[in-house]
Amino acid sequence: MSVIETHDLTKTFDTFKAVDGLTIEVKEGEIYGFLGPNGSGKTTVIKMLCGLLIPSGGKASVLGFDTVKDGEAIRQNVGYMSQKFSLYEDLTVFENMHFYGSIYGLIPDVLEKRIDFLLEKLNLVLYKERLAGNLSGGWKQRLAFACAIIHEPKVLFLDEPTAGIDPVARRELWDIFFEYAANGITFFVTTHYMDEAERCGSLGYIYRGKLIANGTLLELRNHPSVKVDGYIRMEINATPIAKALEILKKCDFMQEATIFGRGVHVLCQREVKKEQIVALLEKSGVVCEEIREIESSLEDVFVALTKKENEQ
Ligand SMILES: Nc1ncnc2c1ncn2[C@@H]1O[C@H](COP(=O)(O)OP(=O)(O)OP(=O)(O)O)[C@@H](O)[C@H]1O
Repeated sequence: MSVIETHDLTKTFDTFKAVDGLTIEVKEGEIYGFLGPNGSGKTTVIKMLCGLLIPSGGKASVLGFDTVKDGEAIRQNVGYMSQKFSLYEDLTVFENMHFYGSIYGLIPDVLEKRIDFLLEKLNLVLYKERLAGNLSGGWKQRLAFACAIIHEPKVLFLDEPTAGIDPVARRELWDIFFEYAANGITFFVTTHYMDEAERCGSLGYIYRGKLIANGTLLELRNHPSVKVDGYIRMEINATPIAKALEILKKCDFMQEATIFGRGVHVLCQREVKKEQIVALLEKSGVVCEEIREIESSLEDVFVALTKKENEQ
């Protein structure tokens, strides 16, 4: 069942098109990763889906509710954790949760039970009386998540929920998302972290307001702009790496070259022999340790898609 549907959704600010004809569908219990560079329109889409911003064109529905006509029903049934989620720093963890629960009109009995449940579930019990302002980044995000789900929404919109927190805290938060998704909660998440994006069931990539790719990770890897006919993606481990990059970038048979970890990722003409590459590098004093064919990383996917779009 589709939980989120948009058709030709558009938002214009004066003459600037921030979102341009977006058509997507997100299924129940799915974690949909919505990706794109800064300013590409992600937050604007989320605000329209939460009924907080009126579209300039097209339409959208969440849980069958029209985002314009049924704004109140949407707000009762969705949770939204915005980039600048407003926790009250001078209120305790408990008081923040209590405040957000009250906004949703939860009766005291129900609210107390929900708070106890979430404190336990999100391991926040120890911090119950701590001021939100004194929590570390990871715990603040946990609290923000608790506040976003206090009314038990069926759909969650999370706008960069893990920005600026450490890898362990990020992973823990994602484990919690997976647990909720397994229970049928649908997630619409934006992130700039590629490892997080790879965990999503499906992905959309928006660039300058336009959706330029949509599908599973595998489908994106097989996108014609990424898997280019006649080319293969390779990792070349060589020393010194900066010199290797300089040479490979200038090379006629490479379409792309970029440093990735300890190697250079390249998109190279299929017929080129590994020995040719080794010889080319060695001629300039670069020692080649290993050359192997690789799958495109998600970063490769987005670099390729962005480049293609810019060319057009
Ligand atoms: N209220 C507004 N008035 C005018 N322009 C706006 C308004 N809100 C957003 N924009 C513009 O619309 C574009 C998309 O903004 P949006 O915040 O949706 O991008 P984003 O993809 O969420 O970016 P980021 O990754 O940095 O959060 C930007 O160029 C932004 O400046």
